[in-house]
Amino acid sequence: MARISTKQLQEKLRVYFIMGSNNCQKDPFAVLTEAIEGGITLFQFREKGQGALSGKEKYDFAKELQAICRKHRIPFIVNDDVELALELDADGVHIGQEDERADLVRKKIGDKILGVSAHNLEEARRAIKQGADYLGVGPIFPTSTKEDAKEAQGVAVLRTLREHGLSIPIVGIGGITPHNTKEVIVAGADGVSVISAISLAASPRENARMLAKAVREALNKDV
Ligand SMILES: Cc1ncc(COP(=O)(O)OP(=O)(O)O)c(N)n1
Ligand SMILES: Cc1ncsc1CCOP(=O)(O)O
Ligand SMILES: [Mg+2]
Repeated sequence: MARISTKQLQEKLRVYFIMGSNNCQKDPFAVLTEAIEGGITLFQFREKGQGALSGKEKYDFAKELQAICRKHRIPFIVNDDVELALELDADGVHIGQEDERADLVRKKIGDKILGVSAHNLEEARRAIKQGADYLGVGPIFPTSTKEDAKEAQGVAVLRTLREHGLSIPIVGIGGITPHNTKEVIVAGADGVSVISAISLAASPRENARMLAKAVREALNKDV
Protein backbone atom coordinates (compact mmCIF):
# COMPACT_ATOMS: atom_id res chain seq x y z
CA MET A 1 0.00 0.00 0.00
CA ALA A 2 1.35 3.45 -0.91
CA ARG A 3 0.74 6.73 0.93
CA ILE A 4 -2.55 8.36 -0.05
CA SER A 5 -2.19 11.13 -2.66
CA THR A 6 -2.83 14.78 -1.77
CA LYS A 7 -5.73 14.92 -4.21
CA GLN A 8 -7.44 11.81 -2.83
CA LEU A 9 -7.00 13.02 0.73
CA GLN A 10 -8.39 16.49 -0.07
CA GLU A 11 -11.58 14.76 -1.26
CA LYS A 12 -11.76 12.56 1.85
CA LEU A 13 -11.40 15.57 4.14
CA ARG A 14 -14.42 17.52 2.82
CA VAL A 15 -16.76 16.55 5.67
CA TYR A 16 -14.81 14.86 8.45
CA PHE A 17 -17.02 13.61 11.28
CA ILE A 18 -15.50 12.85 14.69
CA MET A 19 -17.38 10.98 17.41
CA GLY A 20 -17.06 8.97 20.60
CA SER A 21 -19.66 7.41 22.89
CA ASN A 22 -20.07 10.58 24.99
CA ASN A 23 -20.72 12.91 22.03
CA CYS A 24 -24.21 11.59 21.27
CA GLN A 25 -27.55 11.64 22.99
CA LYS A 26 -28.94 9.07 20.56
CA ASP A 27 -27.68 5.63 19.55
CA PRO A 28 -24.16 6.29 18.16
CA PHE A 29 -24.48 3.61 15.46
CA ALA A 30 -27.63 5.29 14.17
CA VAL A 31 -25.92 8.70 14.33
CA LEU A 32 -22.95 7.44 12.29
CA THR A 33 -25.21 5.73 9.76
CA GLU A 34 -27.26 8.90 9.32
CA ALA A 35 -24.09 11.00 9.02
CA ILE A 36 -22.86 8.72 6.23
CA GLU A 37 -26.23 8.91 4.47
CA GLY A 38 -25.98 12.71 4.71
CA GLY A 39 -22.61 12.75 2.97
CA ILE A 40 -19.68 12.64 5.42
CA THR A 41 -16.44 11.66 3.70
CA LEU A 42 -14.20 10.58 6.62
CA PHE A 43 -14.76 9.36 10.20
CA GLN A 44 -12.58 9.64 13.31
CA PHE A 45 -13.16 7.47 16.37
CA ARG A 46 -12.37 9.73 19.37
CA GLU A 47 -13.15 8.04 22.67
CA LYS A 48 -12.11 10.42 25.43
CA GLY A 49 -13.47 12.71 28.16
CA GLN A 50 -16.10 12.02 30.79
CA GLY A 51 -17.40 8.45 30.85
CA ALA A 52 -15.19 7.36 27.96
CA LEU A 53 -15.02 3.62 27.37
CA SER A 54 -11.76 1.74 27.84
CA GLY A 55 -10.36 -1.76 27.33
CA LYS A 56 -12.58 -4.33 25.67
CA GLU A 57 -15.63 -2.06 25.70
CA LYS A 58 -13.71 0.60 23.78
CA TYR A 59 -12.35 -2.00 21.34
CA ASP A 60 -15.78 -3.54 20.69
CA PHE A 61 -17.40 -0.12 20.22
CA ALA A 62 -14.68 0.94 17.77
CA LYS A 63 -14.96 -2.34 15.88
CA GLU A 64 -18.69 -1.87 15.38
CA LEU A 65 -18.29 1.73 14.17
CA GLN A 66 -15.50 0.57 11.85
CA ALA A 67 -17.80 -2.09 10.37
CA ILE A 68 -20.38 0.59 9.52
CA CYS A 69 -17.66 2.72 7.88
CA ARG A 70 -16.31 -0.27 5.93
CA LYS A 71 -19.77 -1.15 4.64
CA HIS A 72 -20.08 2.37 3.21
CA ARG A 73 -16.42 2.79 2.17
CA ILE A 74 -15.78 5.65 4.59
CA PRO A 75 -12.17 5.63 5.84
CA PHE A 76 -11.87 5.06 9.62
CA ILE A 77 -9.30 7.09 11.57
CA VAL A 78 -8.44 6.50 15.26
CA ASN A 79 -7.71 9.46 17.53
CA ASP A 80 -4.67 9.25 19.87
CA ASP A 81 -4.58 5.47 20.29
CA VAL A 82 -1.97 4.21 17.81
CA GLU A 83 -2.02 0.67 19.19
CA LEU A 84 -5.80 0.44 18.73
CA ALA A 85 -5.45 1.73 15.16
CA LEU A 86 -2.94 -1.05 14.45
CA GLU A 87 -5.04 -3.74 16.15
CA LEU A 88 -8.10 -2.72 14.12
CA ASP A 89 -6.12 -2.20 10.93
CA ALA A 90 -7.71 1.25 10.77
CA ASP A 91 -7.11 3.53 7.78
CA GLY A 92 -5.19 6.04 9.85
CA VAL A 93 -4.42 7.85 13.08
CA HIS A 94 -4.88 11.43 14.31
CA ILE A 95 -2.49 12.82 16.92
CA GLY A 96 -2.04 16.21 18.55
CA GLN A 97 0.82 18.21 20.00
CA GLU A 98 0.46 16.47 23.37
CA ASP A 99 0.37 12.96 21.90
CA GLU A 100 3.13 10.66 20.68
CA ARG A 101 5.59 12.36 18.27
CA ALA A 102 4.47 12.31 14.66
CA ASP A 103 7.73 10.89 13.27
CA LEU A 104 7.56 7.98 15.72
CA VAL A 105 3.90 7.35 14.88
CA ARG A 106 4.71 7.45 11.15
CA LYS A 107 7.29 4.66 11.70
CA LYS A 108 4.68 2.54 13.50
CA ILE A 109 1.84 2.96 11.00
CA GLY A 110 3.69 2.79 7.68
CA ASP A 111 1.54 4.16 4.86
CA LYS A 112 -1.67 4.60 6.85
CA ILE A 113 -3.10 8.14 6.93
CA LEU A 114 -1.47 10.36 9.57
CA GLY A 115 -3.27 13.50 10.73
CA VAL A 116 -1.60 15.95 13.10
CA SER A 117 -3.14 18.91 14.97
CA ALA A 118 -1.38 22.24 14.46
CA HIS A 119 -2.17 25.64 15.97
CA ASN A 120 0.42 27.76 14.17
CA LEU A 121 2.99 27.84 11.36
CA GLU A 122 5.81 26.35 13.43
CA GLU A 123 3.75 23.33 14.52
CA ALA A 124 2.45 22.90 10.97
CA ARG A 125 5.94 22.90 9.43
CA ARG A 126 7.23 20.43 12.03
CA ALA A 127 4.26 18.10 11.49
CA ILE A 128 4.88 18.10 7.73
CA LYS A 129 8.58 17.35 8.25
CA GLN A 130 7.68 14.50 10.58
CA GLY A 131 5.39 12.84 8.05
CA ALA A 132 1.87 14.20 8.45
CA ASP A 133 -0.54 13.59 5.55
CA TYR A 134 -2.96 16.28 6.70
CA LEU A 135 -3.32 18.91 9.41
CA GLY A 136 -6.26 19.53 11.76
CA VAL A 137 -6.18 23.26 12.55
CA GLY A 138 -8.18 24.90 15.33
CA PRO A 139 -10.15 25.55 17.34
CA ILE A 140 -11.28 27.98 14.68
CA PHE A 141 -14.44 28.96 16.59
CA PRO A 142 -15.33 28.51 20.28
CA THR A 143 -16.19 24.92 21.18
CA SER A 144 -17.56 23.31 24.29
CA THR A 145 -16.92 19.78 23.06
CA LYS A 146 -13.19 19.55 23.89
CA GLU A 147 -12.56 20.19 27.59
CA ASP A 148 -8.92 21.26 27.18
CA ALA A 149 -9.29 23.16 23.89
CA LYS A 150 -7.08 26.19 23.30
CA GLU A 151 -8.65 29.59 22.65
CA ALA A 152 -10.47 29.94 19.34
CA GLN A 153 -8.28 31.69 16.77
CA GLY A 154 -10.62 32.38 13.89
CA VAL A 155 -9.93 31.58 10.23
CA ALA A 156 -6.84 33.83 10.02
CA VAL A 157 -4.57 30.92 10.99
CA LEU A 158 -5.71 29.00 7.88
CA ARG A 159 -4.94 31.98 5.67
CA THR A 160 -1.50 32.33 7.28
CA LEU A 161 -0.60 28.69 6.58
CA ARG A 162 -1.58 29.01 2.91
CA GLU A 163 0.15 32.41 2.53
CA HIS A 164 3.36 30.74 3.69
CA GLY A 165 3.06 28.20 0.88
CA LEU A 166 1.85 25.15 2.81
CA SER A 167 0.03 22.91 0.34
CA ILE A 168 -0.67 19.96 2.65
CA PRO A 169 -4.38 19.04 2.99
CA ILE A 170 -5.94 20.91 5.93
CA VAL A 171 -9.22 20.66 7.85
CA GLY A 172 -10.52 23.35 10.15
CA ILE A 173 -11.94 22.17 13.48
CA GLY A 174 -13.79 23.67 16.45
CA GLY A 175 -17.28 25.20 16.54
CA ILE A 176 -17.89 24.60 12.83
CA THR A 177 -21.50 24.49 11.60
CA PRO A 178 -23.14 24.66 8.17
CA HIS A 179 -23.42 28.44 8.70
CA ASN A 180 -19.71 29.22 9.16
CA THR A 181 -18.31 26.51 6.86
CA LYS A 182 -17.89 28.83 3.88
CA GLU A 183 -15.54 31.11 5.84
CA VAL A 184 -13.34 28.14 6.75
CA ILE A 185 -13.06 26.88 3.18
CA VAL A 186 -12.50 30.33 1.65
CA ALA A 187 -9.65 30.89 4.15
CA GLY A 188 -7.84 27.83 2.80
CA ALA A 189 -9.14 24.63 4.37
CA ASP A 190 -9.90 21.62 2.17
CA GLY A 191 -12.70 20.53 4.46
CA VAL A 192 -14.38 20.87 7.82
CA SER A 193 -14.12 18.61 10.81
CA VAL A 194 -17.02 18.53 13.26
CA ILE A 195 -18.29 16.73 16.31
CA SER A 196 -21.41 18.38 17.77
CA ALA A 197 -22.75 19.86 14.52
CA ILE A 198 -23.59 16.27 13.56
CA SER A 199 -23.49 14.20 16.77
CA LEU A 200 -25.95 16.43 18.67
CA ALA A 201 -28.09 17.49 15.70
CA ALA A 202 -31.81 16.75 15.76
CA SER A 203 -31.14 15.22 12.35
CA PRO A 204 -27.50 14.13 11.88
CA ARG A 205 -28.38 13.23 8.27
CA GLU A 206 -29.68 16.70 7.47
CA ASN A 207 -26.77 18.49 9.15
CA ALA A 208 -24.21 16.31 7.38
CA ARG A 209 -25.99 17.10 4.12
CA MET A 210 -25.92 20.84 4.86
CA LEU A 211 -22.21 20.71 5.72
CA ALA A 212 -21.44 18.84 2.49
CA LYS A 213 -23.46 21.36 0.49
CA ALA A 214 -21.75 24.33 2.16
CA VAL A 215 -18.29 22.87 1.43
CA ARG A 216 -19.21 22.13 -2.19
CA GLU A 217 -20.60 25.61 -2.77
CA ALA A 218 -17.61 27.33 -1.12
CA LEU A 219 -15.15 25.31 -3.22
CA ASN A 220 -17.00 25.98 -6.45
CA LYS A 221 -17.16 29.71 -5.80
CA ASP A 222 -13.46 29.78 -5.07
CA VAL A 223 -12.22 27.95 -8.19
C1 LIG B 1 -9.14 16.52 12.56
C2 LIG B 1 -8.71 16.77 13.95
N1 LIG B 1 -8.07 17.92 14.24
C3 LIG B 1 -7.69 18.17 15.51
C4 LIG B 1 -7.95 17.26 16.51
C5 LIG B 1 -7.49 17.52 17.93
O1 LIG B 1 -6.44 16.64 18.30
P1 LIG B 1 -5.70 16.87 19.72
O2 LIG B 1 -5.16 18.24 19.72
O3 LIG B 1 -4.75 15.77 19.94
O4 LIG B 1 -6.88 16.76 20.76
P2 LIG B 1 -7.81 15.49 21.07
O5 LIG B 1 -8.79 15.34 19.96
O6 LIG B 1 -6.95 14.27 21.17
O7 LIG B 1 -8.47 15.82 22.37
C6 LIG B 1 -8.61 16.08 16.16
N2 LIG B 1 -8.90 15.13 17.07
N3 LIG B 1 -8.97 15.85 14.88
C1 LIG C 1 -11.35 17.70 18.96
C2 LIG C 1 -11.22 19.17 18.84
N1 LIG C 1 -10.02 19.74 18.60
C3 LIG C 1 -10.06 21.06 18.52
S1 LIG C 1 -11.62 21.65 18.76
C4 LIG C 1 -12.24 20.08 18.95
C5 LIG C 1 -13.68 19.81 19.23
C6 LIG C 1 -14.56 20.03 18.04
O1 LIG C 1 -15.89 19.77 18.39
P1 LIG C 1 -17.09 20.66 17.85
O2 LIG C 1 -17.19 20.44 16.39
O3 LIG C 1 -18.29 20.12 18.58
O4 LIG C 1 -16.80 22.09 18.21
MG1 LIG D 1 -4.94 13.92 20.71
